[in-house]
Amino acid sequence: MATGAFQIRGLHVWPGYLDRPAQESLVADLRKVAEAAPFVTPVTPGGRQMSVRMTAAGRLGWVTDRRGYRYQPQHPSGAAWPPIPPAVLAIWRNLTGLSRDPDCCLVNFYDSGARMGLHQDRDEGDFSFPVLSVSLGDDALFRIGGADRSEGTQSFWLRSGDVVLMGGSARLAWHGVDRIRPASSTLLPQGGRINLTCRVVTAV
Ligand SMILES: O=C(O)CCC(=O)C(=O)O
Ligand SMILES: [Fe+2]
Repeated sequence: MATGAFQIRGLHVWPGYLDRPAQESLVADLRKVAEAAPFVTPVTPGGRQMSVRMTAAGRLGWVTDRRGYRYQPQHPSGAAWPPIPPAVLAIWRNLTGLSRDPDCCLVNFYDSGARMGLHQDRDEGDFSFPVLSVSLGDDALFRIGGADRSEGTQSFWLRSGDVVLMGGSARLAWHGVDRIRPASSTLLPQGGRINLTCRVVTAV
């Protein structure tokens, strides 16, 4: 494990895995992703607007609307998703050791009031692959529980450049983001937080 890496509830956390230049370079990559596939405000199947804005890169992107949660090969505009930036694939390969690349890099943008309720990531077809998460910009209070919703939860702060791997027993752990600490980072000129999650969606 790299210096400073720790585990919490089966989650592997690498604080400050990306230095500032690497974070800036990733933000530039993500601006290009967002030009090709603009952020949308997702709507849950129940008709509620999410506070997070989303886009994606890769073969498949995760979307939600009145028709349900799903992965699909196109942005809601009908255009194909842009490719996953090579720098993101490099993090995935280094930390997972897998030769299989992710199908989806979901990009979440949190403004100062955004949050994400407790959920499991379970729209993928194969839970033997981990989910890798990268934090950029403002700090986020991340909450993690167990695979069973009744288990207690714990929270800790994720900062810009931190990388988390949810695999093994933590792959189906309940998790969410309670809140953002506004203006805690200078990475994004307009403030806010970007979170990337890389997922293998299909078994083959
Ligand atoms: O923003 C985060 O740190 C977590 C995002 C998340 O859980 C998700 O996109 O499924
Ligand atoms: Fe999640």
